[in-house]
Amino acid sequence: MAFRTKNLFEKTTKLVRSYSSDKIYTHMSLTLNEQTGIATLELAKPPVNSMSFGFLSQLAAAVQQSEADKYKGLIITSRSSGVFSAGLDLKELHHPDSDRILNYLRRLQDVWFQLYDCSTPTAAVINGHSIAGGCLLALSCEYRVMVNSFKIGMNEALVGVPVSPMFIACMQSVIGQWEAEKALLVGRLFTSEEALGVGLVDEVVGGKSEGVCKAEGYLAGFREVSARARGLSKRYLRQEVVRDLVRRREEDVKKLVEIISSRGVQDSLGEHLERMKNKK
Ligand SMILES: CC/C=C\C/C=C\C/C=C\CC/C=C/CC(=O)SCCNC(=O)CCNC(=O)[C@H](O)C(C)(C)COP(=O)(O)OP(=O)(O)OC[C@H]1O[C@@H](n2cnc3c(N)ncnc32)[C@H](O)[C@@H]1OP(=O)(O)O
Repeated sequence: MAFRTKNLFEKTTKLVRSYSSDKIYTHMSLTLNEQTGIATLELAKPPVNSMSFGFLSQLAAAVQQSEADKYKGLIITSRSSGVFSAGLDLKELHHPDSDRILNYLRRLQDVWFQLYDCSTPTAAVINGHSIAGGCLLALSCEYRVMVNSFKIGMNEALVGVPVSPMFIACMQSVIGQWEAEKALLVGRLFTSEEALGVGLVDEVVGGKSEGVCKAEGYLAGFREVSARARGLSKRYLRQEVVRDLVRRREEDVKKLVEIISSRGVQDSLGEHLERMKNKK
């Protein structure tokens, strides 16, 4: 098999420069299979692929690269065997500097718009727990394959932060209004098998390599389809959600900064971080 490694995350400290562009990925690697034209984006920010500002910036760059280089498909998965992504970096949300949190949430919106609205066919291989922002990442792809015995969902209700409109829209569009309401209002985390039951994921498999094969199978289904027509159809199918969120994005982000900065939410976040520290 002919693999061209556009970028490789080696250990945790080494920076590897892509030779096709000037982008440096330290939190993920992007590898193109030249035979199939399908690239794999492997998230590699130990220990839990939390979405820091830097992580979101690299994710945005990788999605941009997949569109610019006209990949036939993009598979998002994790290098960790236990966690796909723990979601937003709670340290970015706890006691935030007012400019930084504004920029952070804007960056999150930007990367979501890029991924959700990209013409490249996308699939997520969820080979570990996928919490809140991690679930959003998977839901923004077109197809989801999940390895068994993990948890996925949006736990904001348990963290004490409201579920933001972007997260709600994605959940609703995949599992429908009633299932989304039931899950989001209590911060439900689904097992892989339960997620399959409500349509949150499309397939459940025994391991990552089987998951990658299933995702490749989904993406190969577009081989005979015009990429341009497909890309436009995807945009049309998703445009209602995008249009509404673009229209209100500044209003949403300012409101969220206000909510996140409030005493009550900061106290809840502090308690959540403390619980995580003490669980060991
Ligand atoms: C138009 C648009 C409109 C709107 C604007 C846009 C955006 C709106 C945005 C925001 C609103 C707020 C929304 C937030 C959504 C989120 O994503 S909040 C994050 C929620 N995530 C969690 O609560 C995950 C918590 N983590 C876990 O449950 C477990 O860690 C996990 C099951 C993932 C893995 O378990 P395990 O393997 O046992 O690992 P540990 O628990 O031991 O963790 C290892 C270390 O990692 C640290 N850590 C875990 N999660 C996070 C995290 N999310 N951020 C930062 N750090 C994390 C943990 O503390 C351990 O650290 P230590 O080793 O102790 O130093």
